Amino acid sequence: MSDPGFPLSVRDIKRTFVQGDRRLEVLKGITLDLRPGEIVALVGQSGSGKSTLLHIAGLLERPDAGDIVVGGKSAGAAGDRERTVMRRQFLGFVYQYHHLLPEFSAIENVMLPQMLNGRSRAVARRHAAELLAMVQLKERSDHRPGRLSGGEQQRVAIARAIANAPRVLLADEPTGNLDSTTADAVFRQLLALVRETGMAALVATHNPELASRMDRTVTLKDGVLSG
Ligand SMILES: Nc1ncnc2c1ncn2[C@@H]1O[C@H](COP(=O)(O)OP(=O)(O)OP(=O)(O)O)[C@@H](O)[C@H]1O
Repeated sequence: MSDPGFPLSVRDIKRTFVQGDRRLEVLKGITLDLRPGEIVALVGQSGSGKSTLLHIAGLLERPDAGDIVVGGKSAGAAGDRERTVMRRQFLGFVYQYHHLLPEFSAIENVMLPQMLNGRSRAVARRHAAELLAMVQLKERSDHRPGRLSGGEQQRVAIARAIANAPRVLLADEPTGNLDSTTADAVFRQLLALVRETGMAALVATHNPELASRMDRTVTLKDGVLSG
């Protein structure tokens, strides 16, 4: 089942939410392979289950059935601690809201995940500086998130997400919180960085124009993925 050739394999994932006597079958058996370097748009109406799928693919939640294979490793059989290690080693996340740590500077926010992965402070700082330069934030490295614009904060979040060179980037409406001009600039940088580093990416978006700039689009509707 697990093909190490795919950076991410989503295998027949099912997820139902139960609230009182209501059962909501959000994912009814989702299968998706990301090829190396491939950028896939995940589209679907509000409430169709895009975030649920990204959380499960990102090993933040467990599905009711099915498996996620990341870098050739099955997450279904793994314990929580092992899943955390897989997440740190193989996956990067960008959310609609940046979730940067407010008491830390931009560069510290990009250093932290690297240090959690065992890099020394000096190595992490050097790499963080390179990444911030790539997203044109060299001059803002020592600012805390509160002193950065929305677009700048999101570019720091992107630098942080790729700091450990993940095989797969998972992004949930990464520019959904930005005005259209800023969103366009941030999205262009996100695509350029992903292409430059050769990682695969799954990007949820409501925006058809952004989706059209990715390699292919998959659509989530009524619990089923097509496209
Ligand atoms: N923990 C939960 N408990 C119960 N229902 C949930 C839970 N999480 C999500 N849902 C429901 O599952 C459905 C899918 O939600 P999800 O957030 O995955 O959709 P989405 O496609 O990401 O939506 P949006 O585009 O608006 O962000 C929604 O109807 C939501 O209310």
